Amino acid sequence: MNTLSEAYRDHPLHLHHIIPLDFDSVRTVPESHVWPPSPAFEPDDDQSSIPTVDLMDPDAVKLIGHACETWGVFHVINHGIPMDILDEAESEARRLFSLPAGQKLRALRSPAGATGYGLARISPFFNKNMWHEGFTVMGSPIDHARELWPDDYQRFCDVIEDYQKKMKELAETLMHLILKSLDLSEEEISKVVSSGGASTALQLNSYPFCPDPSRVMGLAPHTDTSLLTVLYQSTIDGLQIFKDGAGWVLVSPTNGSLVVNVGDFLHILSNARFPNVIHRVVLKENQKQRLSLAYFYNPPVDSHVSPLALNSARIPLYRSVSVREYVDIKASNLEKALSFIRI
Ligand SMILES: C=C1C[C@]23C[C@@]1(O)CC[C@H]2[C@@]12CCC[C@@](C)(C(=O)O1)[C@H]2[C@@H]3C(=O)O
Ligand SMILES: O=C(O)CCC(=O)C(=O)O
Ligand SMILES: [Fe+2]
Repeated sequence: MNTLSEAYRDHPLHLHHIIPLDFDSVRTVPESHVWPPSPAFEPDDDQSSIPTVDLMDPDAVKLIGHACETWGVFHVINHGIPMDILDEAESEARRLFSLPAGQKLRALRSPAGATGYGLARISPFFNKNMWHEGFTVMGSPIDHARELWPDDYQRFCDVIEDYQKKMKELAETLMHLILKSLDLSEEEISKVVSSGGASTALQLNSYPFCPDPSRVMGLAPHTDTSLLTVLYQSTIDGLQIFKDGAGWVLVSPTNGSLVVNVGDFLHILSNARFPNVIHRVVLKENQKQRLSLAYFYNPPVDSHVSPLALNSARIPLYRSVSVREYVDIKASNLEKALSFIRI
């Protein structure tokens, strides 16, 4: 049992916050999925300045530090993950979400569970449903894969486990560079990036074809709880980040690149130097189903996170918090969670 999933046990959800719509059965958008119009739905599509970090660049530490500080999100290229690993994982995700609704429900996340098929965890905080279905993996996906494909689960498990292994290596490399950019010592870095202890999760996301995309929300605005998230968004647009002064900025997929964003834990650890970027997913007219794979890299669940990179005045902005406690606070308070640990 992945201990991160235990951290969610005390926050059981109602089934109506877990069970997705049977998207194949609807020809119009039900009222439960219509979001109020908002001027912010007209995004500023200028993504020209979202940084790209080349991991082979000798200046990668400086570039990555600057990207985290100015945007909290960047594209990463030369990341070392072969294209066929990304393609295969996407095609297994497609195979899963293409199953009939009744079959997907066999792997439904349980009310107190963290893994399996279902709506995004943030659903109870919004009074409208999102145009989204997800599948969460923590460690081995074998139990849920067996529920989905009793006689044919091995391929899914092999591909997803290989993907997680590669993502973990990449996340460790990225964390190392990021913490170096904060001038942390190797000793401090190794406490945060201890390969044995990290708690991780992989979220497969599907945004099905929608008959009226301007009235729905793919994934509502949120920050990730993680230290960092590595996202593969294949070829279809939809991800937007909120940038002060610029509004919603589209983060378009570029061939084979991955998107990395700063989560709450890295925001705390950097003493608010790196913004935990707010992001959402919107849908466009005549768009096919969109898939994405988000890999969340977190500190060990029983470890504590506190500001390590203090400014010259050495004033920490947040108190130390255990990963378990923060997950707990966030499960009840979502975007207000950080204010509970602010000094
Ligand atoms: C480890 C996790 C992060 C996550 C909650 C989860 O247990 C697994 C799903 C993740 C996800 C994906 C969609 C957006 C998000 C906010 C959500 O509702 O579920 C994130 C969660 C998070 O970052 O807190
Ligand atoms: O689908 C996307 O592009 C973003 C997904 C996301 O934000 C998440 O899984 O946390
Ligand atoms: Fe996210």
